[in-house]
Amino acid sequence: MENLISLVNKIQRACTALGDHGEASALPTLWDSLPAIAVVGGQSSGKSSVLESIVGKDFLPRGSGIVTRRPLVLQLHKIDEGREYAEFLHLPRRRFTDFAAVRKEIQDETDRETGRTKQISSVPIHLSIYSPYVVNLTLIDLPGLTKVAVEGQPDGIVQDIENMVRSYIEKPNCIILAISPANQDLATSDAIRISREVDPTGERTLGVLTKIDLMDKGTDAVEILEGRAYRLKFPWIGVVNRSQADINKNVDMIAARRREREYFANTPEYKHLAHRMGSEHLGKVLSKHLETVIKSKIPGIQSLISKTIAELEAELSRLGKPIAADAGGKLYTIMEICRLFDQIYKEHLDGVRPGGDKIYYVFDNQLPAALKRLQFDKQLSMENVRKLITEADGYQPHLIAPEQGYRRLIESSLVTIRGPAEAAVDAHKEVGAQTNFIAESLIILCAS
Ligand SMILES: Nc1nc2c(ncn2[C@@H]2O[C@H](COP(=O)(O)OP(=O)(O)OP(=O)(O)O)[C@@H](O)[C@H]2O)c(=O)[nH]1
Repeated sequence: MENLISLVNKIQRACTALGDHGEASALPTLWDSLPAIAVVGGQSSGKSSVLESIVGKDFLPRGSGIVTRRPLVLQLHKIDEGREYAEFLHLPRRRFTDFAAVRKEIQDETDRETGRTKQISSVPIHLSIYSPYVVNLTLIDLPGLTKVAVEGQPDGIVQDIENMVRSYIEKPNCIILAISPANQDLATSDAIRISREVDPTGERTLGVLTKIDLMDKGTDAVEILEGRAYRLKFPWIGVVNRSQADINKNVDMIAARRREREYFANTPEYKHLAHRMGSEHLGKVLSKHLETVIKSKIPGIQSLISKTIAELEAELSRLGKPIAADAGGKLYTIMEICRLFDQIYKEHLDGVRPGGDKIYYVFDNQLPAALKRLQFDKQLSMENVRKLITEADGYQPHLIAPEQGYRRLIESSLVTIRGPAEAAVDAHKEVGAQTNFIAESLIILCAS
C-alpha cells in the first residue's frame, strides 16, 4: 500500500517536469486524475503550522501578508533510517539537510516565478521530504484565502487566490483539508465556505480545527469535534499547534507534539476524544485515506494512461520516423523521402493511383502555355547575352559556350520561369495529399 503513494508521487513529479499541473491543455491532463490532498483555509488559520506538525519540522516561510504565493506540492516519504533530508524537483542534485535552507529556497523559488511583487502563480513548487518520522503522504499547500489586498498587491489578488484554490479543490480527485481556527465562529470560516461550495455533501472534506487552546474561557470545541455543529462525512480532528510565542522561543516539534498529546489527554472536555485528536493522528488518517482513494482510482488512472499512450503513439506515427541530427543521417532521410516521392509520383503517372491525367495536362498544356507568355526577348537579346558573358568570363576564345556567362543566363531565366513552375507545382495539389505531404516534409528538412 505504501508503494501506491510513492508511485503517485513519482507520476506527479513527472507531470510537473512535463508542465502538466492541471491547467487547460491540448492533451488530457494526468495530474487531474491523481488523488491529492489540498490544504485550504483563511490567512493565519494555522495551515503552515498543521503542515509543519505533520512533517515534524520547521520549513515553511513565515511572515505577514500572503506568504504562500505558489502551490507547494509536499511529498513525504518514509525512510527506514538515516538522516532527514529534503529535495526540490527544480534542484534535482541538491540534498537539503538544513530545513532553514529549505524555507529560504521556497521563498527564492517563489520570487523567481512571480517576481518580488507579491503576485501569485499557479505553477507549483515540488518538495520531497525523506524522513523516518513521517508517513507517506502528498499534500498541496495553497495560498491562504484573504478578504482584502494589502499594500503593493494588485486589487484582483483576493479573487485570484480564491480562483486558484477553487481550481485545485473542485477536482473530484482532490481531498480537501479544510483548516478552521477554533477561536473564530465556524460560520465565518473561509475553509468551510469554499469547501462547501465544491463539495456540498462533505464526501471529500476533512475538517481540521486549530487554535483550540486559544478559545475563550468557558467555551469549548466539543460540539464541532463531535460533528454536531457542522457535519462532515469524516470526523473532525482538533490540533494544538505551537503559538507564536512558542515559535519565537524555538520550541521544537517533538516537544510541541508531546504537549499537544498532553493537552487533549488532560483537558476534561476533550479526554474522551483524545485518541482521535492531534497532528500525529491527523498525519496517519490522511495517509490511510489517501491510500484508500488512490486504490479506488487506479482503474481510472490506468485507463487514462493507456488512452493517452494510444493517442500519442497515433500522433507519433502520423509524424513519421525521427529525423537524424547529423548531416549524413539527414541526407539519407532526404534521399529516402525523394525516393518515396518519386515512387508515388510515378504511380500517379502510371495509373496505379488516380490523378495522372491532371499531371499530364499540367505539363502538356498549362506549363508550356504559361512559358510561351513570358517575355524572354529582352533577356536573351544579343546585347544582353554579350554583356553577361563579358562581365562573367571576359573576352576569351571559347570552343563551347563560356561557362560562367552561360550559367548566369540560365540562372536569370530560371528566375523568370519560377512563377509558372510554381503554379504547375500548385496545380499538383489536387492530385494527391500524400505527394504534397512528402514534398512539404522535404522542404522542411532541406531548410533545417
Ligand atoms: N496557540 C496556538 N497558536 C496557533 C495554532 N495554530 C497556529 N497558531 C499560530 O497562529 C499564527 C498563524 O499560523 P500559521 O500556521 O502561520 O497560519 P497560516 O494559515 O499558515 O497563515 P498564512 O500562511 O499567513 O495564511 C502563528 O503565529 C501560529 O503560531 C494553535 O493551534 N494554537
